[in-house]
Amino acid sequence: MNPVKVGIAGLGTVGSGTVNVLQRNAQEIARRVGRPIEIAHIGARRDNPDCDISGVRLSRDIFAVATDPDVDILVELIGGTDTARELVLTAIRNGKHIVTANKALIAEHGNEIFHAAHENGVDVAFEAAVAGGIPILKSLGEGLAANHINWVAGIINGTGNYILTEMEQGGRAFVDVLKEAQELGYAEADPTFDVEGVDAAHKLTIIASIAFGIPLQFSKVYMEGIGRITIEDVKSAAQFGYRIKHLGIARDTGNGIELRVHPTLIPIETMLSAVNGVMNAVMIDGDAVGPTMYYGAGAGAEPTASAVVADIIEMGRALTVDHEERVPYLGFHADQMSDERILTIDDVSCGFYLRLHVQDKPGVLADITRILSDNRISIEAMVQKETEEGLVPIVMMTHKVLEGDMNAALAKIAALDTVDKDIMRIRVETLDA
Ligand SMILES: NC(=O)c1ccc[n+]([C@@H]2O[C@H](COP(=O)([O-])OP(=O)(O)OC[C@H]3O[C@@H](n4cnc5c(N)ncnc54)[C@H](O)[C@@H]3O)[C@@H](O)[C@H]2O)c1
Ligand SMILES: N[C@@H](CCO)C(=O)O
Ligand code: NA
Repeated sequence: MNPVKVGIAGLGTVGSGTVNVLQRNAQEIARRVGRPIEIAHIGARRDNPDCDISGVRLSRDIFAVATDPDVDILVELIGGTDTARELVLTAIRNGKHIVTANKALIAEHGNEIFHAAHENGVDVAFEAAVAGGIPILKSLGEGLAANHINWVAGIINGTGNYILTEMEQGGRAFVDVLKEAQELGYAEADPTFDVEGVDAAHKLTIIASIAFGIPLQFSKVYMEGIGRITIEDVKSAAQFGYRIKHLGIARDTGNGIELRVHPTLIPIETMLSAVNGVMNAVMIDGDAVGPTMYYGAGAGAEPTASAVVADIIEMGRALTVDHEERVPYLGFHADQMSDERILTIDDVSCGFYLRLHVQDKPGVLADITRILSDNRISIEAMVQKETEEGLVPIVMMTHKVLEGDMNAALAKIAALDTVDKDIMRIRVETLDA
């Protein structure tokens, strides 16, 4: 049978991993698809010593791949949003199916890309974009398709989790760990995307659409990164029985959908809290199945290629049937999207971990607890630490409180002249089903 012909744009970490997996497992892949997958054309600025592309047509201009009549599937692995968007839209207009690992592209331009794909009768797949090698989008859109999804919570940025793990276990400096993650090919081209939560927000946007059948709405994700977390917070959280993880959370409250990424205290005994280093894990709670969890490598050349190649295989299989009748781009049919409200962070209820520095004077704690209770906030636990430079660090955990109430209380507490204005607060999730 004729081979399925693939064009690859971008030969960096994921591009070279994709070439290697396609070549190494060519025979098994052909048995799974029913015909061989052939790399027909590669677009790359420069060669990559991590893979052997001898015998493959090579262009320095990636658009030559997108318009090559010999290519059935364009695999976009250049990253970024501007050129990648142009490239993918060009390929779609030229009748190519698309496989991409680019979460920024899908989260920010997915609605436009799916529309173009629909108009041109081609398919778009992006399993590698979320949690790398973990087949999380297929699990949500296919494996759990019977369920009403209640919530999804995950560690979906490997670089950020690696940094937090090293802070906790090794006490290593932030910059050293980030540099190592970059050298290993885990970090984004712009590593502030990893550190500031942008990468996790891109992934959560995609997860939420597939979980709830809502359009991609990246701009509505509440976003906080790990930049302000200190070793002191990591230690204080442990004293209370919690670990700090950077989570992406999408929850159907029945009154709107929460979309948020931020550092979160989670109980040490939960499985997510044991997910260390560059590993990713996602919990999904469905009404029929209950809580489920998916764990694996969320970044790296071959783990990511595992998902890229799985999408190529699925497309290779689907090329013989009408692909749009199979699994819709976002799991739900395009004309069945719901316009459910996305909640702002002020409408979210969470427990809070608070760390503040106060003057060692009578009445200071009483002022703070009065402000908290005036704002309907009750304290679950509190520890007073040893005085540092004349100020006493106080660490407390609160019961669940509306974010808006917490903001109001913290504004009043920060205005007290006995309290240092720099108050640390981290949300708490118990991850109960
Ligand atoms: N690295 C990972 O672990 C990982 C995991 C999941 C998803 N991703 C996503 O995969 C994509 C690729 O990431 P990567 O880590 O392989 O990046 P990378 O920087 O290693 O590779 C990108 C390659 O594309 C090339 N490129 C960029 N623009 C080009 C252009 N106009 N013409 C020709 N070549 C061009 C670059 O030279 C580079 O070799 C990104 O969207 C990233 O978010 C990466
Ligand atoms: N920079 C991303 C790559 C995988 O998407 C991470 O660290 O998780
Ligand atoms: Na994935």
